[in-house]
Amino acid sequence: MIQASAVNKRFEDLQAVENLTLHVKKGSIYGLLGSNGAGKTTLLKILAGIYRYDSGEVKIADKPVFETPDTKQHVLFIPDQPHFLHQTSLNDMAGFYKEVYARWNEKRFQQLTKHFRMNPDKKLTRMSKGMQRQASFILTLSAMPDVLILDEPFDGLDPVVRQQMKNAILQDVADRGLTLIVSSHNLREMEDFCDYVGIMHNGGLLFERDLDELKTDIHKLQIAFKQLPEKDAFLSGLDVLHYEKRGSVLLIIVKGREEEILPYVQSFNPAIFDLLPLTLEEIFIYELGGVGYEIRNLIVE
Ligand SMILES: Nc1ncnc2c1ncn2[C@@H]1O[C@H](COP(=O)(O)OP(=O)(O)OP(=O)(O)O)[C@@H](O)[C@H]1O
Repeated sequence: MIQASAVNKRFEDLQAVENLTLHVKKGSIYGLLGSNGAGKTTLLKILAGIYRYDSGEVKIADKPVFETPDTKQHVLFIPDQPHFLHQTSLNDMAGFYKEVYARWNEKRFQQLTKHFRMNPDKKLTRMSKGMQRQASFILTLSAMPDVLILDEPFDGLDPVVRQQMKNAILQDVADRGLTLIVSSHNLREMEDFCDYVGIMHNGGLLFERDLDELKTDIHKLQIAFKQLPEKDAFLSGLDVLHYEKRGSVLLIIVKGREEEILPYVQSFNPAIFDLLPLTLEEIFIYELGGVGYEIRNLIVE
């Protein structure tokens, strides 16, 4: 659905996005993580057709995003700080959106306004930041986009509203195959919400993975033996990312399928054996080695 290939974008002497390639499948939720200044907002604005890029190619539904004005009807972007026309209410803005977006869905607008308990006649500039964010979200979802690009959408929202927003998005993903790309600093939040995550660092994409695959492919083993087997012989049958001995317990991070790892370890007759899931944070650290440690502090709240 979204295909960016070897994209570059420079601001004077700063390379904000460097040779970046990314693919987002239709109907999926892609979380873009990275530290301050990594280039997330710049990339999102390129994908939304707001910034012209210097080189490379960006296509949405096989059409170049910048040169095709029609894609603006279907690809909507919510910035981290939404802005509205001067002195307008939610209802005024809805009137404006209705004129601009051919697929405007009045019923959805009414439903969402009620669901989020928004006063549609109140001036938007008199609303709190969180309420302005909700207003922008209601307007955007009611325009029925095919692709929604959100820049740190959940920052500063209370937990109830956060969840309501996520539910509304998930409903559109399930019902009509909405494709979502969302930036965040919060790895834990993205872990539960996204299908894919990509980590940006210095303008490039450091790491991009399917979360389900990632979680089924990497495991933490806690094992204790009455009689410790010879270390090399035991580990030779496993794809080990990390090995540690804590007292009599072995802590081993391995790659591979559970159905292959289980019988292998059982064949050494362990006294205690647990196969545990890893958090996304742990996976990054073990998979990315030094870089994982470097980015951990930056992206986990
Ligand atoms: N309009 C601009 N003109 C010049 N430099 C810019 C502009 N926009 C962004 N930059 C620079 O490009 C780099 C990437 O910025 P960007 O806003 O894309 O990062 P980010 O990952 O979204 O950061 P944050 O998490 O802090 O929002 C930064 O060094 C920033 O200073």
